[in-house]
Amino acid sequence: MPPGKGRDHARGDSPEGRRNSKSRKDSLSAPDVGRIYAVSYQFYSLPAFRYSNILRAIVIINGLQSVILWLCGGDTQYFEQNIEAYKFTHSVFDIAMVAILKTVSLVVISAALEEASYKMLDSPFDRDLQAKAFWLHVAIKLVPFSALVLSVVKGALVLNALLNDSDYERMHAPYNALCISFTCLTAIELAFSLWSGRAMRQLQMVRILHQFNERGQELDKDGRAVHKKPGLLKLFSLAREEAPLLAGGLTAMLLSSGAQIVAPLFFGKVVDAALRSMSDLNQTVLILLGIYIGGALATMVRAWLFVLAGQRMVARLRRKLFGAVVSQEIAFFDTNRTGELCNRLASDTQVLQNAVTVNISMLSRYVLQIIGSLAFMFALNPSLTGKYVQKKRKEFQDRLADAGTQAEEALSSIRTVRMFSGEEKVKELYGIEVDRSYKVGKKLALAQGTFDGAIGTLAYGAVSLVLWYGGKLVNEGTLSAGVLTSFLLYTLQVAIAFGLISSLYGDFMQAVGASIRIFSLLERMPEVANDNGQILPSLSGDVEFKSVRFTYPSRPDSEVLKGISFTVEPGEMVALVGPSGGGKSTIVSLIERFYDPDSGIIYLGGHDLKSLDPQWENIAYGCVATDEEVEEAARQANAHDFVSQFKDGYDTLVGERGVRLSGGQKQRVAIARALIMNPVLLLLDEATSALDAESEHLVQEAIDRAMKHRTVIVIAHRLSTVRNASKVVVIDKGVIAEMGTHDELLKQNGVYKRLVLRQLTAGSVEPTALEAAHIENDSLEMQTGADPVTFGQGSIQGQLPVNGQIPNV
Ligand SMILES: Nc1ncnc2c1ncn2[C@@H]1O[C@H](COP(=O)(O)OP(=O)(O)OP(=O)(O)O)[C@@H](O)[C@H]1O
Repeated sequence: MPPGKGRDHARGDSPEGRRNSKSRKDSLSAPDVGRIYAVSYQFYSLPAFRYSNILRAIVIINGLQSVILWLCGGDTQYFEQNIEAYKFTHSVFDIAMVAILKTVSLVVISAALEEASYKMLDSPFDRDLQAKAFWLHVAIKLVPFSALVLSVVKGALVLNALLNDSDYERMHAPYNALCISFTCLTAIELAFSLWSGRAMRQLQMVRILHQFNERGQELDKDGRAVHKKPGLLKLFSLAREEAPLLAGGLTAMLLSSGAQIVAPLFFGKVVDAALRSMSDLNQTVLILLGIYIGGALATMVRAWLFVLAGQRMVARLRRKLFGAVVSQEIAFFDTNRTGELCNRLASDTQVLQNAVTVNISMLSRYVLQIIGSLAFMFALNPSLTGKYVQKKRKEFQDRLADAGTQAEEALSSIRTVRMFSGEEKVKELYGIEVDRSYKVGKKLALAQGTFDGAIGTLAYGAVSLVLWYGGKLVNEGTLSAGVLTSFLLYTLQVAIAFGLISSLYGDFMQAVGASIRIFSLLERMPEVANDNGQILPSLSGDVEFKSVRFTYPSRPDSEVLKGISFTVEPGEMVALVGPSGGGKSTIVSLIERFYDPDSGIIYLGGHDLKSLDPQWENIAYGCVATDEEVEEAARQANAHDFVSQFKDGYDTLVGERGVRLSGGQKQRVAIARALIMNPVLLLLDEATSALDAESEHLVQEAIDRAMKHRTVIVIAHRLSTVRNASKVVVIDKGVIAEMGTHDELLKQNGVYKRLVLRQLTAGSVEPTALEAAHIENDSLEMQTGADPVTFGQGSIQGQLPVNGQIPNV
């Protein structure tokens, strides 16, 4: 075997190459198929269908067949006859031995030749290699040639003896067959070996290039990640950890199937015994009862172990799958619907559970029942009908999943639905999906019925045929009634098992479908890896954006950030303001590393954000805090008073997304969470709308406290906040339109001034002298209302400190 040549030139079919190839294959990911990646490393492998493998296959077949024919041809004394009383024209012992030798030597020589030729592709002028290759080429021709000479000489002598020697005792027929087949196959091998020179030169052309990106995904020639469909084998690999349980289950199944197989035999015996005597009958029935009880016990153990294995596997798979889903980058959730993901967790895993456990059990049981069955049963080919049913079944499942997704989405946003009186609309949408699945379901029902009916007709047709023929034999006296009964039961059993196996095939195919979806999730590598990267001993809160450009992967046509650069010094409070849709929240999302920028760099504490460990950056939201710490944070956030008024105090269930709290309360709880995590850098998305003056005051006070002694980046909507900011960055249409302090920016006649004027007209804040002057100057502009921008939109959608991620309450 040619050895691999390092990472960028390793051979796929060398042991190392294979291992490499396998571990890399594991990380393929379906959703990345369209993206183009740079090749990080590559290696070559050779196709399975190639010269050396064909030659090896022929010699191995010849070797095996020679030995089998030799053993079959002799009588009980063939060893003595062939070895002790060896005669060149009577025994084939010598040919069988040569066949074995030839097989071993040609397999070894062809491998060595391939290795030498492969090395010569890289070092064509290596003399030693050339000499080695020469002698290997000679050997690969010499071996079949010598074997052919032997068999031709033997054949000629045998023929001569047959024609001219009247005393010649003929060889067994298998011996003759051995001589002839050995001669023919060896001649083919010789012809093949004559072609070895050319075949070896072609190695370069037939080798297959495997290239991988730095994330270990295999790429096609265009640099796109390839996605290979998982097969049944991969499906079963999911149940690897349950192997001991499955082995126990299979053993129990062997016992129960054994009982099922011998039972019909005793049925027949019961009939015969009943015709003989009562004591015979009692004895036979007792044995039959014993068989049934033993079988039932084994069935119990079998069912228990298989179901247990299935439950264990599906529990593990769900945990793993959920882990894989939650570690995906945020962009993944922009394009994958929650309902669909939940469906995969719930139903796809269930399908897999059945396939790899219960279905294996059933399959093996039926296969065992079928072994030794009637050949004509297999002549029937139900696969065509089976495939149709299978297709419809998959379609049905998909439609059902769509309906599930629809329902999930409507129910999870039921408040919005109610607010806009959208009940009729969602009912209609759900109805459409259900109708679709029903349509497929109708077709499935008909197909399944037809399929089952056809199988039943065939099965009972076969039974009738056996019954008629058996009855005829009984009538003629050549068969006992008992044997006929046993035979009939066997036929029935086989026919039923056969029918069930074809339906199992459908289940397996459905499982393969489910596993494609599951594996694509399990193996998907998040774009933003979340488990590696630098962990800094401490973090200073400075942030720098350097020419950052960004486009949401789910909306590739519109660039959201178009070269953003600004700095935030430690301890500074920077306010991001600007018209709605300008890109403020996107900037915060990038700092949170929900996404990575397309170009440009974001520095956090002087380090490229991409080089830091995201899990360290965003401490898990299940942060542990003592009751005292929680209470203190709540006091700081002005939340303690209202929380203590609840019946259950701090144990109150706030409901999904905090729906049982008022807007102002939600904001204060979120601030309390931020305080508990005590972040160095605090990211705030301020909200002003829909709060009364008292709430507004409490929230503002809480925010002011939260901002103290830390670096803060705030998406500001309140004038009081921007006034206090060390720096105001105005983001408009993805670029920084203006940057400076509140007063500096007011003096410019730009976007910011218009924003401030709009805010001040809302009347919630007293203007300063400078602002009042601007109102005077711009009163006309205000009255025309020509400016479409707003300053006070949005709600507190999660105050997310970089090192303390807070979920929405
Ligand atoms: N997850 C997303 N996927 C695709 N596009 C998005 C996503 N989030 C935001 N956008 C788009 O990016 C642009 C900038 O949005 P962003 O939320 O950053 O603006 P903003 O300045 O924070 O606005 P607002 O003040 O209204 O919150 C908008 O056009 C928006 O539609």
